[in-house]
Amino acid sequence: MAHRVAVNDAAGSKRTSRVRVAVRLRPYMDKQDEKGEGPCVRGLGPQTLEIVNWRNATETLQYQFDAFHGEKTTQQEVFLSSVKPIVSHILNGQNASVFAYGPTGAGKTHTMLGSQEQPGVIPRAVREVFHLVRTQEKDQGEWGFSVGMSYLEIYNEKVLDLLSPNSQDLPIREDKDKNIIIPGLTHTSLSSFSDFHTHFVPASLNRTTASTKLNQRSSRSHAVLLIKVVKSQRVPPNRQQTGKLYLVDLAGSEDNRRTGNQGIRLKESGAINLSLFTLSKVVDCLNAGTGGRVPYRDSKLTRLLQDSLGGSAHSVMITNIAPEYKYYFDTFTALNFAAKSKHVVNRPFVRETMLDSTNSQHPVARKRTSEELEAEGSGEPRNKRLKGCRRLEQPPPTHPQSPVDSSVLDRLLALEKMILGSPERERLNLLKTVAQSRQEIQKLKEKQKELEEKADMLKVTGDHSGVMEEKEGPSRSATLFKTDIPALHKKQSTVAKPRKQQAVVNPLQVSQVLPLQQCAVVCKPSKVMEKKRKQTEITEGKENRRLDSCGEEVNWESQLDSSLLEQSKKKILQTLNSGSLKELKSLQLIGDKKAKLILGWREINGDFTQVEDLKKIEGITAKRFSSFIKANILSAVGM
Ligand SMILES: Nc1ncnc2c1ncn2[C@@H]1O[C@H](COP(=O)(O)OP(=O)(O)OP(=O)(O)O)[C@@H](O)[C@H]1O
Repeated sequence: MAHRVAVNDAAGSKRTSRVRVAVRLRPYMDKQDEKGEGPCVRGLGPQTLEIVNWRNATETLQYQFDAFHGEKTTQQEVFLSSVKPIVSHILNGQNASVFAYGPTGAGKTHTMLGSQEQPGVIPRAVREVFHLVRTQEKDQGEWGFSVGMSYLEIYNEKVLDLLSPNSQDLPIREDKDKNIIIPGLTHTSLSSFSDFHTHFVPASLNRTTASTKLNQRSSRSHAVLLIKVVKSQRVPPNRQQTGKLYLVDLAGSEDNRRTGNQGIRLKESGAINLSLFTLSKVVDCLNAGTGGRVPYRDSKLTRLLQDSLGGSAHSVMITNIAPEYKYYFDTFTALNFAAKSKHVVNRPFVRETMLDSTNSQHPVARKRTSEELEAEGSGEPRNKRLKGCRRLEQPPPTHPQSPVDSSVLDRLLALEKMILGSPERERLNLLKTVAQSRQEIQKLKEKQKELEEKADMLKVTGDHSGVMEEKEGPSRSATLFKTDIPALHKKQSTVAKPRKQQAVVNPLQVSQVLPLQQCAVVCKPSKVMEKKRKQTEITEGKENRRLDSCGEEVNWESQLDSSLLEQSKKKILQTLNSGSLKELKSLQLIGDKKAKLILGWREINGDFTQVEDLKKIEGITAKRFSSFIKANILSAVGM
């Protein structure tokens, strides 16, 4: 029988746990600081820091966090003050989570992984887990412990198993207790810290990393290490507690004007920024506390961190920042994100199951636990998966893994089972419900098909500069124990084949750009011109171009009255600055992804001052920008 036990049940009060936020400032490293600008941020005390106010350089802005770790703080100090206090919870059936956040090159991997000389949070936390297990095994003889690990990266919105590098994108699911599970993810049993090291080091080399202008060894993915401790009582009532520790090294937020990213780096960067933007939205929603939908499902990262932010984990966020002026806006944004994250409240509880001794002889009748679901398909032999603890037996999988919402299927199957043992009238009612559920499934299937079609459309419209098409040569290796493994092999990214790009012209909402009537007056072309235009208008793959009789491209702007042009641009600017996601998507050549990037840019940088600012967004090249302007203005004026 599975129980959910509130943390302070004994005391009768349910405890909440605020996300703890620490900020770590890395040492000043810019050797080319010719301007002698010095740092833009500095510590004031163990919890406070200040940063120059960009609006007025004579002022500073001060922040207070749970902890501030200055440039001289050692790895040991960071671990002891910010991480160690939450690790012990996982030996009591609770979850804990540590994640490093911050701009690229600010020290996240250094903090989480470190080097051989200066090991970071990950090796220290795992060592601590084994230390606690050994101590408790000695002190609490009736309990047995088993420790295991999984390790994954989220790369370009794909969940990849770092312990099984050839695996495909893995699905993320949620069980009825809101545990996030990843069927098929490798779970490896560990007997000691050195055992962990043996598995972890090669797996880390599978992580996707590459060199950017700001960081020679930049992580191009979010890496999540999961350490699971199962504590099993050897005597009746055979309680079993499962605690999980998530250690997350996030990819850095990136400003591509400075990273110099192009091609595949730019595409990765788009995925990184988008997931971090969703993370920020999740925190906003949690802070708003309106009980509305929290957009966890909008990115794989937030789906995976669901338990860490607003869930049941004891969480610590270490925000890494850099002191150099060139990082100023990244630092400022990171500090603001950190400041709002400290208001997020989690509700830890103990995950406990109990083996019912009366039924243990008949295991088939039992309900399966989320852990078993997770282990299912892990690739490990079943007896190995169950090693070290008696598991509740589970019925065989009742349905194939399908993209359809599994909760609906489960409900349907449960209903079908009930029908078999019910009286006639009840049976009819149940059959009705079954029919309804089947309809729901059908609808979900249709919805999924629709989404897939939309996704296909996006593939066609989304990446016009060919960024998806580049096949990358060997990139650089993982940052793990950097000095100790010099000849690391780089992971090669295999990417989609080039797709021929086609302009997709959505029906234009004229009113968004200019009233139609006005257009008709200002830009009505002469009959001769119109005839010529029709004769020479050709469609050439990427977009419709207007050519004159000599085959020269007609300058479309010259056909418009300059004030009309300005007005149209103003309207577009207005939509860019205040349009909702839907309104942004109604602009020509702006799909869901670009619209979200625009919203993200707006959130971080404020309003666009001119439409040309759009070029600052990843993936919007000068060429694509001019297509965008042309498509929107011409359609608006009805040409
Ligand atoms: N506290 C620190 N002390 C000494 N060196 C540091 C510290 N923090 C970071 N560094 C160094 O700064 C460089 C960049 O750090 P790191 O790779 O950890 O950044 P990151 O935030 O993980 O970047 P990315 O998001 O691009 O992966 C590395 O050479 C690292 O060794």
